[in-house]
Amino acid sequence: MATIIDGKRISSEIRESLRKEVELLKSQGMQPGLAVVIVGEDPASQTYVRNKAKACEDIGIYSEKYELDASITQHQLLEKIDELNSDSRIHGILVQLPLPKGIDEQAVIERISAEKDVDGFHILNAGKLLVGQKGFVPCTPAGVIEMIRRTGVSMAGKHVVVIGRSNIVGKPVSILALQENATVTICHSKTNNLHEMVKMADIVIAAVGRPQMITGDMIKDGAIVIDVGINRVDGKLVGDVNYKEAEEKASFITPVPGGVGPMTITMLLQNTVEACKRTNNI
Ligand SMILES: Nc1nc2c(c(=O)[nH]1)N[C@@H](CN(C=O)c1ccc(C(=O)N[C@@H](CCC(=O)O)C(=O)O)cc1)CN2
Ligand SMILES: [Mg+2]
Repeated sequence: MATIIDGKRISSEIRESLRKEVELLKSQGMQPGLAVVIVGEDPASQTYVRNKAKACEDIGIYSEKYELDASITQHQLLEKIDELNSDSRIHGILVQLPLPKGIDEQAVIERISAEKDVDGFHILNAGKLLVGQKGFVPCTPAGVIEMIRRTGVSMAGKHVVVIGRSNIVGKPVSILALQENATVTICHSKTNNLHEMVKMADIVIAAVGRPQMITGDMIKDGAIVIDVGINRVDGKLVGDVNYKEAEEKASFITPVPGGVGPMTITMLLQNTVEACKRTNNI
């Protein structure tokens, strides 16, 4: 039976220490500030944005939320970003994804000043991650690595198999695992023998967006299983991993909900505090 890696508990520990850091910054006249921009009315996105604003409030980060109508033009959205780029109260800007059809997501992300890109999606931050320079690391991948670190198991020399190759999760988490000296295999929809690939993994990171596609028979005994998937099936949240089956095999496993999800928001808070510190040369 696996040990659960509790994203909520780890998150509250990190948030507690961020709260103290924010208090100290505020006492020196520096309050970290985050602007959250959402376009349209996707209910899941609305929940995430609400949770981000609440998490900021809980630890003392100043936040502004912009809820823009789905009919907004790309030009208008870019103007909003320009405004936030030059607002000195705002250290971090995030545009909730996905954006409505007709808006070029990459163009919007590139408009955010790289120093305020607390999502770590800007091409400059992606490049810095690739070459090992200090930038902003995307929140979900950063959360995944922190969760693995807290198992106490070193990633060095381990075989990490990532399922999924998105710019938001699969690619950056693979680079981060490589930086931890893991041997990394990236699998995707065109991978032959996915079953065999996953079976070789010491650490499985599932970020594919298909409910419960990683079954227990694919998991090597004692593997660490990180489930990044958040799928709604019949009104219930399920991950990309069949939890019931996988927990029989794994040494450590993340649940859904309550695993990687809360860590995403915690890493956003951490990046926002970091953005404020960098602006102030701390
Ligand atoms: N600009 C961004 N857009 C998106 C990101 C992102 O990091 N930046 N990631 C995802 C959505 N996301 C954050 O935005 C996110 C997803 C899930 C959770 C979370 O806490 N999930 C809970 C369940 C919540 C629920 O009931 O729905 C959990 O797993 O326990 C937080 C953030 C795509 N867009
Ligand atoms: Mg961004």
